[in-house]
Parts: sequence; C-alpha cells; structure tokens
Amino acid sequence: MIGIIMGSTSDWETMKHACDIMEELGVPYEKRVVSAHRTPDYMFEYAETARDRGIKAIIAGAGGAAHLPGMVAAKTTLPVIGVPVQSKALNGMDSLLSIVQMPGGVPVATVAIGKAGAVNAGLLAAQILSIGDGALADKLETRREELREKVMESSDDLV
Ligand SMILES: Nc1c(C(=O)O)ncn1[C@@H]1O[C@H](COP(=O)(O)O)[C@@H](O)[C@H]1O
Repeated sequence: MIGIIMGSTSDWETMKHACDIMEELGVPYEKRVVSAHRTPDYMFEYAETARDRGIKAIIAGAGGAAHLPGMVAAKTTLPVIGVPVQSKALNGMDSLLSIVQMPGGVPVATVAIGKAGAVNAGLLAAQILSIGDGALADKLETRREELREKVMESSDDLV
C-alpha cells in the first residue's frame, strides 16, 4: 500500500494525479491531509507507524514552506517522494527548494513542480513496488509502450 499525504486540501488538485496513477495501476493506497506545521503530532504518528501498517512508500505533497516531505522522511526509513505543489506567490519555487535540499542522511526523492510531478511520484512509487511484483512491472511496461506509441504517432499531427 502507498501512503499519499498532503499539507492541505488545497493541494488535492495536484495530488489527485498521484492517486489517479494508483487507480490506473490497481495499487492500493490511502490519502490523508497531514501537516508538519498544523498537525505536527499526527505527522509524527503517521510517519512512525507507516511501516507497521503496511505502507511501502510515502508520497508527500506540500506547497510554500513545504516541510512535510522532509519531516516525514526524518521519522521513517520508508522511501519518501516529495511533490512540490505550485504556490501562488512564488509559483512553486519555494515548495521545490523547501523539499529538494535535504541534508545528507535523510533522503527525499523530489519530483517536478505540480501535476507532472504528482504523476511521476505515482509512477515512481509503483516502480518501487514493482521490484517485488511482476504483475505490476508488466503494467508499467505496457504503460511505457503505450506512451512510446503515442509519441511515435504524434509526428502525424505536425501539419
Ligand atoms: N507546506 C505545508 C505544510 C507542511 O509542510 O507541513 N502544511 C501545509 N502546507 C501548505 O500550505 C499551503 C497552503 O495551505 P492552505 O491552502 O490550507 O492555506 C498548502 O500548499 C499546504 O501544502
């Protein structure tokens, strides 16, 4: 199971794209609002209990002072994938820089700002799971092949 968390319901517009990937690939997941700033004790509990609850990787999205992915990573040794949500004031540069510059020893796999990042976070989590799941690996291969075919055919649109 994959844990998908976000700092606020206002991140849902972005983070739903990670959930869509889970649905598409048939990967079980849970989605929760968890905030390092607003619900610090719950964030600790979530991160500390995640492995024992069967979570295999955590996707954490946040915007602005996006400390959630890093703080969750500080409290678990599960893989944490950070999604920088596009902020209004600074277009997500603040989110990106808050997530990506982790100190040595506590990694967060940071993806791109916004929707593409959320999609890739979902795919990366699935790819991690696919190490021990051949059926999921096959689904990921099929998805790649479809993408390749779509791009090959897209040359015809250049009129
Ligand atoms: N960056 C964080 C954290 C955190 O890092 O723990 N908690 C909430 N937030 C972010 O605040 C932004 C504005 O939130 P509101 O829309 O609720 O005011 C959101 O993008 C959220 O991720």
